[in-house]
Amino acid sequence: MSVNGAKVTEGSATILFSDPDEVFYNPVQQFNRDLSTTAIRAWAESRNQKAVAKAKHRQEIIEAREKKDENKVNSNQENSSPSGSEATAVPAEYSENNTKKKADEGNNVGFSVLEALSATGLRAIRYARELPDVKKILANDLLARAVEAIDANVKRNDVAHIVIPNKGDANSVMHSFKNQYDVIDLDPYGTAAPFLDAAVQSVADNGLLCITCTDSAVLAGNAYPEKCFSNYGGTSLRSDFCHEQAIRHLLYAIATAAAKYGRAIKPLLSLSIDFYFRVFVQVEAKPALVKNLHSQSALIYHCSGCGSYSIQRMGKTVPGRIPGSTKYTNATGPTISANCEHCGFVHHLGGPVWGGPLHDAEFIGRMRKIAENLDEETYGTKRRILGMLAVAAEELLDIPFYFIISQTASVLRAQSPPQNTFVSALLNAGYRVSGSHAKSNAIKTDAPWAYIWDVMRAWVQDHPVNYNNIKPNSAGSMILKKECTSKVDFTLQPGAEFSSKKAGYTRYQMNPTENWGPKAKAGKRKISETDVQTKSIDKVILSNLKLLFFVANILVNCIVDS
Ligand SMILES: C[S@@+](CC[C@H](N)C(=O)[O-])C[C@H]1O[C@@H](n2cnc3c(N)ncnc32)[C@H](O)[C@@H]1O
Ligand SMILES: [Zn+2]
Repeated sequence: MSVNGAKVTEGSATILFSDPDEVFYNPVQQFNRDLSTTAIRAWAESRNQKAVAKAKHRQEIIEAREKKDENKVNSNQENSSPSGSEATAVPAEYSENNTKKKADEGNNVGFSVLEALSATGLRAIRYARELPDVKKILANDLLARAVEAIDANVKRNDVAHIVIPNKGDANSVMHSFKNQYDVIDLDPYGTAAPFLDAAVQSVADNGLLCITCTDSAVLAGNAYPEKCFSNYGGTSLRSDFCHEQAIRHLLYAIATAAAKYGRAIKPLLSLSIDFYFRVFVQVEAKPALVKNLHSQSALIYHCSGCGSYSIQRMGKTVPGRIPGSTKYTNATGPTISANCEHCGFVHHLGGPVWGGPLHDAEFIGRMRKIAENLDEETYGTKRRILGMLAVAAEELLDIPFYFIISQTASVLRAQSPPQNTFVSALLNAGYRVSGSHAKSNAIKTDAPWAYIWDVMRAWVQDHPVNYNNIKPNSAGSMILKKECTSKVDFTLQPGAEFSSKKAGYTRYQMNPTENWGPKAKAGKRKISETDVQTKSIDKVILSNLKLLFFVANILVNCIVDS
């Protein structure tokens, strides 16, 4: 990516705009765009393969029926009089022409995209140039200035046959085209919440939603739990796993919006990146799957003392009386006692959030294969894409949330065990363990908190703590008062070193640039710069006035004295 005044080259697109402050562009989001291109390619590839397989299957059925009819005709002919040459007509739907038409439908792989909040059109142009089989992209923005920029950039990049610039409100556009767009990309300022209801209706069956939210303070902080509840239907918490919780709030909001219309979501890839969240979700018009949302939704109990947590599912599924059927029932609870069993502190309640898987393993595998062949010149963030996908691929998909080893140690005011030592203790006890893309040193495991605290107690036996540093009624003191009741074996396991580490890609990005983060709205930046200038001018005037008063005061005093 290169920025030269108002000219930007990113991926295979070069865009120009007369005033960079008039239309939004954030260079740090190149990763978002590189990643999205790769994700849409993976989704399209999988869709093509399924369509071809379906068409092939259909063709096989048709051919089998034709053969059956042919045999019937032959046996009729054999049994009838020699003059009886009447053949059974092949029904129109099985005619040769029709068979070919149906098979071709399976190969009709082109797809449409709506970039509902397009700004400069850069993303839409990149999609047009970089996605094979994309046939139409509507690049929409509310601002006339943005649409002018999109129009000029589309022509400049020779993609006018694919990208159609459009001025309109994203929600109105999506409501006007229900069940139409194969891919919808939402990349708003801050929250995508106001656009979800329209997006889940506008996307075609088995279509893909690509959604960004940059309102991290709401989704991943504890300062606005009420705002998080209003926007996403769940309460945020202060926790070590807040970044994963943020993704789960967003997925929950998408899933509940879709459920009202008999649509279920399948998260393909859900990431916490830098200062924002980006999810790739397939939407399926399958009311039977929507029933699972009940048990896929979960409340979180988070201990205010030691940070341990527990999940309370909203519903339960059990096998029905008819073999293969499912019964949907009420969950039982609460899953924990009022006070934490480890430290005695109270719990805070978070959620409900999406409690299902964050990613689809097959989809990540497909993306990784595509990413490996990306040209690094065009895809400047290739190594980061590969690194992040490698970590995401390792994540335990059935285990919501994680803890941070150093934070757990700090509750006991203890030295932090090395990651591979801690992970080995969990593996040696037969538990499953993975990291998380959302935070380095995060541990996802199916080990219960009682065992996690026992690992820490065993660690402390060999690495004593200074009890003077532990307050008498603190969570740490309560935990250390209890005996370690499990057998803990710290023998190093080869699997304790996550294999994504060995590949040497960028797994966890440091701040990509100075002053990075979500950019202010287009136009606002200009206003704030003007504000700064105005404030500086005001300061100069004020200090000059003060000087003038000071001099005048001396003169008056001199006159009075004389
Ligand atoms: C963060 S920018 C989009 C950046 C762009 N997707 C990219 O990759 O560079 C958000 C854009 O949404 C537009 N916008 C805000 N509200 C809108 C609405 N209700 N309908 C359509 N566009 C809207 C703004 O004018 C702005 O250009
Ligand atoms: Zn506790």
